[in-house]
Amino acid sequence: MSNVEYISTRGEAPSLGFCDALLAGLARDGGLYVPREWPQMSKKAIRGLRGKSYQDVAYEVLLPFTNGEIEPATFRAMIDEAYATFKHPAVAPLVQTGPNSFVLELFHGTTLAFKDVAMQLLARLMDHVLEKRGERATIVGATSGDTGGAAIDAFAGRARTDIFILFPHGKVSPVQQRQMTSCTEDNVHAIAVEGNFDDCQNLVKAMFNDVAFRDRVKLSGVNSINWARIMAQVVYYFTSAVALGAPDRKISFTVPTGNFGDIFAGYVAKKMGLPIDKLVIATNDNDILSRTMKTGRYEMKGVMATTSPSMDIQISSNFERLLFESYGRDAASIRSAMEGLKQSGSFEIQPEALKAIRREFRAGRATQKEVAKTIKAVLADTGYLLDPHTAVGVHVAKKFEKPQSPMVVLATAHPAKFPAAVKSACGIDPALPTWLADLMDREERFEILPADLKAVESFVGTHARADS
Ligand SMILES: Cc1ncc(COP(=O)(O)O)c(C=O)c1O
Ligand SMILES: N[C@@H](CCOP(=O)(O)O)C(=O)O
Repeated sequence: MSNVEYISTRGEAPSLGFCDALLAGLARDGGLYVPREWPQMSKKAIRGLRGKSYQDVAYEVLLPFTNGEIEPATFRAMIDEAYATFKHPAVAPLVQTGPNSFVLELFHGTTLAFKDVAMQLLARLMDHVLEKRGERATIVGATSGDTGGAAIDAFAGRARTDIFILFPHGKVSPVQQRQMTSCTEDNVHAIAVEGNFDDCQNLVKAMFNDVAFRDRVKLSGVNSINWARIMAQVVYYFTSAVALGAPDRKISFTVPTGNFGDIFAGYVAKKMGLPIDKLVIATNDNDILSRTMKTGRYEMKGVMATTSPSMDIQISSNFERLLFESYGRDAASIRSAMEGLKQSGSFEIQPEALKAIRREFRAGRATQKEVAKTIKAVLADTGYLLDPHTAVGVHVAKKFEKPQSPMVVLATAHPAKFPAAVKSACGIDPALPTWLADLMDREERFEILPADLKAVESFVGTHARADS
């Protein structure tokens, strides 16, 4: 039986077991939970994944993270149920787009973005733990467009949770907005915040850091600050790498990046023993991460609205988890970096830590023009239609491709979520799949609130049923 406890990146919160970390979301010291030790997969064990289904691989890779707290047969049933919601039998199929270039399609879930992969499992895990404990939870989440829809879909109608999703008013695509605002279940609340994604994420973190409020409403989180989100995203690095010859061949991945959750899951896969060559961070014009890789200074600038809105992010939450690893898990350094960020909007990464990051990661940026050009060129060359976020990845990946080693770009969303950007890039108006065909005719229900903690806490506090 595995023994994986969770510790906070800021070192001042109690370590927790899996179920408590799952419900906690953010640690009480403001840090993020990570396993005390990384479970290991030997070459033999990785080879043993060949030919197995996505569900089989998920079970083998993820079970050790549950710290023996979820009965294995129950965990397996949750995995089977979660991935039965996917419309592709492979769950996350690989598509070849060049001699050694691939895209990993992560958008075959119900809301057409990679967030479904983790969210469907997370909802089942939370439900199970709350049911067992006889408790309820109030879930808050911030979204730049995709997390919100996926979370609402996964938690809608669940008896033990109320869910409140904060999205930036007027800054998500119409499809993304309707996915969040057309849900009719009583436990779902979509909130349009007058601000940007970073404001939404700051409000969520501020609610967690308001201990009295947090305890009163029994707050839980579904953003990638929640360890279980990252955990579930580790699986597709294994399935795709094994399909391409791992562990006997090194594979590189390029990941369209915003909050650094998806690419951090790749780093975790590598820590577990998967032979990943390079992890390439691909950003849009909001390029704080690629600038940081160049200069060693993490420095916020204003957020610019782009054709890949889900990546319009400056405060990249999970970068804290990488910093923690790169500083040799020195929580005091993380506290001081995060204090610098709060006070002055920037911090300097120490040379040794920066060297460690540069050993594992590469980074690049795609402008909106480059995104449009990439969508058009890939369609003309291969007949494959990219969404703008995946196109950021494909553009950046080009600089790092090597003829002898496969490069996998994570395809994080379906093009039909962003029809305006896709049409303007290549003239094609991608259709929504049948189960969403009437989406834009569904009625909307949402609240508009200022980017103000008191206003949001008051709305959440009034509508949450944590005590019932
Ligand atoms: C479509 C899409 N691509 C990429 C990203 C970036 O992923 P991450 O925030 O995990 O870096 C997001 C949102 O975060 C997204 O919704
Ligand atoms: N791009 C995300 C932003 C939130 O990211 P998360 O992975 O931390 O939930 C979105 O679409 O909402």
